[in-house]
Amino acid sequence: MSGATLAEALATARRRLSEAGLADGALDARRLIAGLLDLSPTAFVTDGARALDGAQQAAIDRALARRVAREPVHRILGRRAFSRLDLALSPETLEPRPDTEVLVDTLVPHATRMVGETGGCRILDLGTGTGAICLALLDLVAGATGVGTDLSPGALETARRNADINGVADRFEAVESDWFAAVAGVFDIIVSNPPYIVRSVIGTLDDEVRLYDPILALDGGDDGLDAYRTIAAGAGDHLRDNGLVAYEIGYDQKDQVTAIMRENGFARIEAVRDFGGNDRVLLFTKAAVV
Ligand SMILES: C[S@@+](CC[C@H](N)C(=O)[O-])C[C@H]1O[C@@H](n2cnc3c(N)ncnc32)[C@H](O)[C@@H]1O
Repeated sequence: MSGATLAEALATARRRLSEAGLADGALDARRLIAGLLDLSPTAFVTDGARALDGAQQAAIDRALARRVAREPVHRILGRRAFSRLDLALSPETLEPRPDTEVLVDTLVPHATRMVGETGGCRILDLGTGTGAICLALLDLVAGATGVGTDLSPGALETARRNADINGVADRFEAVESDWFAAVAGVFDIIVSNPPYIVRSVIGTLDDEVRLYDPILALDGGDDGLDAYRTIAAGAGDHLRDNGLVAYEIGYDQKDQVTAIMRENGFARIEAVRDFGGNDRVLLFTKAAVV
């Protein structure tokens, strides 16, 4: 492919990915090349005759080989957009999903109201991964501060880096903790997108997920609900009165997670669906004592 133009490189990449059986091969080729060469969305039209140098072609070839092995586009690029953020990914972090933005969007009005009422809003993000949820909230809600915890030191390093990249490091702290074990203090909002996949299902997931998202980010135990049980049991000690617990859940977990929370003294106040119409976000407060 020596001396290929941008348009020729795109055509070759589309063919290679489509021949490898990738359903969105054409789109993936475009996103990979645009990401690797830092191109504007219109560059394939306006700049198609531009000759690529050897290093650029080699980078494209390496990326295509990884995509053929089913590595997701954003993992190959090492970053992805989430909410208004540019997030670095690492092998220890889940790649944040668009549906998780629903959790962020659901919390923004609550966090904004809390800042208006009390001058601040302390957020605890359990299992922060890239920091996606907490950092997006800090970005969207001036005056909020956040603690992101994870069991994975590598994920926490990535979350700290993302706080820096996105200009919210002065309001974010990353803490290594097994759920609440090393968490101190009381928060206005406790949020989590914990691992919630039923263990026996993990082997059936798409290669893109099964081979590249860390198992620690997926495995929810025998019934997918282990993390919700642990978080529900500890949340009362770390939530201020009238504070909120917010979860992302699996599409069929609404009733079970609501029951777990009810057993631990919480009442559901909101249930929100994702872009595909599935139950995805639940909000709870401490139930009134009668
Ligand atoms: C589904 S991922 C969510 C990551 C990120 N919050 C997001 O929404 O993109 C779950 C996260 O929980 C972390 N995790 C798993 N077990 C944990 C534990 N016992 N204590 C704290 N974090 C844990 C994983 O490392 C992973 O980062």
